[in-house]
Amino acid sequence: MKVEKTKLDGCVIVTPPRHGDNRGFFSETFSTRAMEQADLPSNFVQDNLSRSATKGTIRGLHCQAPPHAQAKLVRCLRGSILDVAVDVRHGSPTYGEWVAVELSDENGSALLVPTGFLHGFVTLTDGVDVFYKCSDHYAPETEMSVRFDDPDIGIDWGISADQATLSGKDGEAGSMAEFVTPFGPDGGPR
Ligand SMILES: Cc1cn([C@H]2C[C@H](O)[C@@H](COP(=O)(O)OP(=O)(O)O[C@H]3O[C@@H](C)C(=O)[C@@H](O)[C@H]3O)O2)c(=O)[nH]c1=O
Repeated sequence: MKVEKTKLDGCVIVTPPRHGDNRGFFSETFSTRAMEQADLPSNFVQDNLSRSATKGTIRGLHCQAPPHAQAKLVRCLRGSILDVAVDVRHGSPTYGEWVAVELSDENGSALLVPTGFLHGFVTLTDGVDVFYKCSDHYAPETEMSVRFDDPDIGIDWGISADQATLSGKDGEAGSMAEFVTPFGPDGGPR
């Protein structure tokens, strides 16, 4: 399994090998053994699948606060996305900084988004299936969000805000300035 660092500590791109033959390929998309060997978390308890119909759909920026904080291992099984993680660990030298990684059915890569990050993505194609593992269960009472187009974060989504397809909830999310992070410098509770 290939592991590539990003500029945000703990946020890494993992790409499992694909064994190609005359039929197609075979790939172990998740293995606790491979994750442990790479010193990465493997304690995932929930799998999510979201389908987005059209290019330019944005979901995010979301997290769950402790005690239900979620690390996420995100991959795109159909189409492609730009997957985004924003460091919101209080006291982190990269607080407020973001990374964006293209994930697709072609590249087979996954982004590990640790606890202490906001997460979101934009679809780069029509008909996108995003499949991700979470290290804690859904706990809607702990959900937090920040506007995807917050100017203090300044994510380049590749489309303008008025072109984006959003949920009603994401359209009403608050600003980064109002966001009081519940995460300490190690992504645990503050
Ligand atoms: C996130 C989630 C939602 N739901 C339900 C609630 C609601 O009826 C419906 C759609 O929920 P949402 O609008 O919150 O879905 P969505 O906007 O896709 O939310 C997701 O966005 C990405 C970026 C993430 O990082 C995820 O953690 C999650 O927050 O699904 C669950 O049953 N379990 C879950 O784990």
